[in-house]
Amino acid sequence: MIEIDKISKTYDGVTAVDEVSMVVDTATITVIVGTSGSGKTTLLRMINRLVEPSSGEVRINGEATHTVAKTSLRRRIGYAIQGHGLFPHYTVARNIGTVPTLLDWSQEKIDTRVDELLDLFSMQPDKFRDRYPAELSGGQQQRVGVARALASRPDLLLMDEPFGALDPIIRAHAQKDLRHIQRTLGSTIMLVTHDMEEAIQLGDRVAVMDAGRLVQYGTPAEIIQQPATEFVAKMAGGVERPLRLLSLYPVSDIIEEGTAEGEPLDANTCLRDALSICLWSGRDVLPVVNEGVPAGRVTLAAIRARAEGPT
Ligand SMILES: Nc1ncnc2c1ncn2[C@@H]1O[C@H](COP(=O)(O)OP(=O)(O)OP(=O)(O)O)[C@@H](O)[C@H]1O
Repeated sequence: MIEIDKISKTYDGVTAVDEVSMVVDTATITVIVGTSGSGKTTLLRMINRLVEPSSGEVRINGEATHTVAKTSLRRRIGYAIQGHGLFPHYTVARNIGTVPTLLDWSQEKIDTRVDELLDLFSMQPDKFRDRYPAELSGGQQQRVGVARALASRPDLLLMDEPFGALDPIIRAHAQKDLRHIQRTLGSTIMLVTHDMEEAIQLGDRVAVMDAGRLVQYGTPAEIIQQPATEFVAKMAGGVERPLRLLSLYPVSDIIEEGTAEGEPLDANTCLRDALSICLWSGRDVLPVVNEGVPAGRVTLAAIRARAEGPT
């Protein structure tokens, strides 16, 4: 568990982060979202003490970070940034093994870990282990950057706009990858983005920053349905909020018994896509399959009911 306790940062009398408190549960993804200059990066960097707080403290599993030497703190906390920051003259394997090497792991243990991570990121170890970053695509470089940050199984992984440089298709793929890997490894991740869509898709919880202050901290559904301020409502998508809400839930949540005509939908499809298919095909009921087996049907009325805000 990460406890951020009334943490502030002031630069020459200007407050960049203003008494932010939040608790992050182990094995979850927390996304910090806000406009440019709202203090997201400063907040993230105070967690691994790349930036020293002016006041307040951070505790990781009960231990205050200011009582731990910075070097050992940074080895325990992974850090991944936009543009990956790989060492260009190191192979993929050496890049991923950077922190384990600093931690004096045996070469055998490092090699096993490198291959395990490459496998997890769908990059065949034999093919990629000995390549240099320049011999990889942007998406592959980004995956190696995240693999490097995860290599020593850190208590916490901090990510600052990790997908900012990727095109929309690769970006969606990278987000899905991260979610899968986080679930598989049980990692605790705090990620900064200015993109609310990314925050809603990735976050178990979303922290919205405005002018240095934490204005709301809640689940994606809470942020969309009960925005604490006008600013949060605007960030949450304004008139697009019903569609964002629908993107959070799978069809399997509202399956009914029965059948319907036409091409079936997979039960894992999100309700936003289901709505889109209803509109596009002019149908108001769709058959649903689960792993290819008929599982019932979903109606436009049921999708609509899920998209309604609080009355
Ligand atoms: N080293 C510094 N010296 C002085 N002011 C700083 C410093 N670092 C950040 N700031 C100021 O603190 C405020 C918050 O900056 P920060 O980088 O945390 O915002 P951000 O939300 O991450 O923005 P962006 O999305 O643009 O990266 C800004 O007003 C910025 O100008």
